Parts: sequence; structure tokens; C-alpha cells
Amino acid sequence: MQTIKPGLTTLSDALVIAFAEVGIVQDVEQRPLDDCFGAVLRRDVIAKVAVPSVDNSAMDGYALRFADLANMTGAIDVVGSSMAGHPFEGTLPKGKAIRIATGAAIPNGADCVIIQENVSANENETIIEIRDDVIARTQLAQNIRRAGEDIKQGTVVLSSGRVLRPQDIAIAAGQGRGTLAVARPLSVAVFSTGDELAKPGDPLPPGGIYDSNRFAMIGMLRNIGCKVTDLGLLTDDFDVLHDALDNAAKTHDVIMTSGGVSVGRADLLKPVVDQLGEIHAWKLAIKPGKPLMRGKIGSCLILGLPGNPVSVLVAGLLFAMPLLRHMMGADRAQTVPVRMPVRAGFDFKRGTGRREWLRARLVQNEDGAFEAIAFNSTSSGMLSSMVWADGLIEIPEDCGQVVVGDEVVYLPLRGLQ
Ligand SMILES: Nc1nc2c(c(=O)[nH]1)N[C@H]1C(S)=C(S)[C@@H](COP(=O)(O)OP(=O)(O)OC[C@H]3O[C@@H](n4cnc5c(N)ncnc54)[C@H](O)[C@@H]3O)O[C@H]1N2
Ligand code: MOO
Repeated sequence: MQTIKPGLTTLSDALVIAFAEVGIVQDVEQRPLDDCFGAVLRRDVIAKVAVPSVDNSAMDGYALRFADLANMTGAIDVVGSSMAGHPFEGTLPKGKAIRIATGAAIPNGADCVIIQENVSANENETIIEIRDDVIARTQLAQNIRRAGEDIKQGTVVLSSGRVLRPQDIAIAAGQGRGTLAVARPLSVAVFSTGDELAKPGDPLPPGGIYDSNRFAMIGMLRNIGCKVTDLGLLTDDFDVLHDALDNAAKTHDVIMTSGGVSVGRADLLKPVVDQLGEIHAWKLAIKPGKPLMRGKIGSCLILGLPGNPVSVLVAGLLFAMPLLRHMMGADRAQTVPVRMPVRAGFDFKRGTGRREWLRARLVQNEDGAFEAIAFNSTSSGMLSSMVWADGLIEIPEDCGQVVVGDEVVYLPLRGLQ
């Protein structure tokens, strides 16, 4: 059975082909830690220090010898303290206790910590008493965090190819790293085309619309750590587009555009790229985003996103951003969107042949279960649908109908942006 529209490439095939063709940018830069958020790590980070570096206390309280507890009744002398950064020097004498703070080193000889809430102490905390039931409940190694229990020396704490999140940067900082080897940001030139477009801030001519797509593109690109050159709004003129592409291709890794890739007379991007370089792909079996153009001018990748505002975002998030992340060396798990099965809270009918994404929201139904509802229009001109949505519902190429209660695939937008 033919399920894919003839002449169209599926998104997954297009991604496999594009991933193989674009290659990975080899330049790696050593960047200060606090500039690494969202960057692609390009060298493994191997633990030089164990975390924690020594056995330490998980709680504020008193460190004791477990073997002493059975015979402990009445007052117990507190013979010193171990505070974070100020460990107790020496060994805990038998039958005594040491005041200890969370994170402070466990003194020699001590092998359990009893929290201070379960202990009564005199005013200057030199003598404590512990109730029998507390002693009975105490276990060996209680409230002790073992050296290396979080990270052992020599383990790979971050693998090359990871897109760095706050917790990743934090673990590198915990290893004392001041810098990380990350991918050089791709330089991406961006412009919109269309004579009907006006620049936000300028007056709107009759019948005109403001250029919103450029900001969607710039936002997506900045989110994945690209260095963006904004070339603004270009008119539908062969020579204007020719010169802009020719110049930008010499100084950028990628040029990303919106509009002018369909079949109308003013859709000039294709002929211009054809003349300056080559077109590798055009037209995917996806909705929205069908006329998505990929080409090359010299070594510069050209990505012509379709002009409809939802198409820019959907094709951008599902095709362009994964491809650019791959070029920066992100591993596959970091480039494919998160997909999760959910119940449909809507009915939907359509022709088959293209993979389609409906704008969706997760809501709780009367039974408390989560289900996805779909925006009331599938028009790719309605930008408000993307603002309304918290995710996309993916309708496979061969699926012609969804009814309430069916299992569908939900892609959270947060996982894509
Ligand atoms: N005869 C056919 N017509 C169209 C086809 C087709 O296969 N045959 N495909 C349709 C599909 S699907 C899409 S998507 C669009 C893509 O067209 P273009 O990439 O050439 O985009 P434009 O025609 O320039 O614009 C489409 C639409 O989007 C608005 N737009 C464009 N740029 C912006 C911008 N920067 N900010 C906000 N809005 C923008 C523009 O005004 C149009 O309404 O082609 C279909 N046609
Ligand atoms: O492929 Mo278009 O994006 O459906 O409007």
C-alpha cells in the first residue's frame, strides 16, 4: 500500500540523508563554564576527584561510635566538633561524641550520626543525652555519605555530544573545571523574503503583514547556541536575493530563510540557490512544512523554510534544529525530539500521505487522566495555534483518522525549544 505521497521524502529519510551529508563541524573551543549552557560538549569530562572526597555527614547532629551505643546511658561528653571546612583533628575517643554539621568530614573512629532533633544537649552543647528508643533505632553508618558514593574518580561524568544543561555545568564545576571543550557555535545568517512583509516597528502598508518568521527563526537558533547574523527583510527580487546569498554564504556555516520556496512566481529562492550552488532536497511528506528546501552554496548549508508561520516553527523544530545540533556534534539522543504516548481527547479525519503535526495541549479529563486536545484548525498560517499549544500531536503518514481515546504521540514543545 502506498502511504507516502509520491515525489515527497519522509521526515525521517530526509533527516538521515541530511545528517550524513552535512558533516560535523570539527572546531572545538575551550569556553568558560558559565558560557556553556546549551552548548554541545565535545570532549568527555572525566572525574578527577571523588565526590564526596571524604566520608561526610548527611545531617546536623552528633557523630558517635556505633559499637558504643549499646552501653550508652545518661550523659555523653561532646569532645569536639567537625564543621564543613573545619574537620575534627584526631580520633573520636570511645564513649564520646562529636558535634557535626551537614557536609562535614566524619571524624576518625565515628561510624554513625544521630540528628540533633533526637538528642538533648546542655546549653553550650558539651554534654548530650540520647533516648533509649533513638539508640535502639540507630544503625551502623546512619547519616553518613560515603566518599565517592556520588562520583568515583575516573568515571565519565559527561560524555561528548551532550547538550549542556544546568546540572551538567554544575557537575563539571563540582570537578573543579573552569572551562569545557564545546563546539564552536555555528554562524547562521537569517533573512525573510516577501514583498508583503513589513518590519515590526514600521507602519503597516495596506494589505501588508509584519515579518514574524524572522524572530521565530532567530529564537530557535539562539536557543541551540548559534551565532546569528540578522540580514533583515529582503524583497522578492532575483538580484537582491542572489547578492545576499552569495555574500552570506562566504562568511557563514548556514543560511536560513523563510518564504519563497513554494511554486509561485515570486518564489525565487530555488532558482537563486540553483544558480549559486545546488539544491539537495525540496518537498517533504510533512504538514506543515512541505516545501522545505535544503541546498548548498560552497560549503554553506542553505535551509529554506516555508513562509507559513507554523511551517517555519514546525519544520524548524523538527528538521532544522536537529540538523544544526548534529553539525555541532550533538549525539543522536540530543537531537531527536521527545515523543510520548498519550490518549487523544479529540476526533480527527484527513487524507493520508504526509506526516502531520497538530498543535496540542495536555489537559486532565474528568477521570483525572491526561489527554491531548488539538487546536481547532490545522491551518499553517495560524501562529496563534503555536502560542496556544504546549506540544504537537504526530499523525503518521498512514493514519487517516483519530478518535477520542486512541493512543497518539505527543511531542512536548519544551523538549524542542
Ligand atoms: N500551488 C501551490 N501553492 C502552495 C503550495 C503548493 O504546493 N502549491 N504549498 C503551500 C505550502 S504547504 C506552503 S507552506 C507555502 C509555502 O510558501 P512559501 O515558502 O513560498 O512562502 P510564501 O508564499 O512567501 O508565504 C506563505 C505565507 O506565509 C506568510 N509569510 C511569509 N513570510 C512571512 C514572514 N516572514 N512572517 C510572517 N508571515 C510570513 C505569507 O504572507 C503567506 O501567507 O506555500 C503554499 N502554497
Ligand atoms: O507545508 Mo505547508 O506548511 O502545509 O502550509
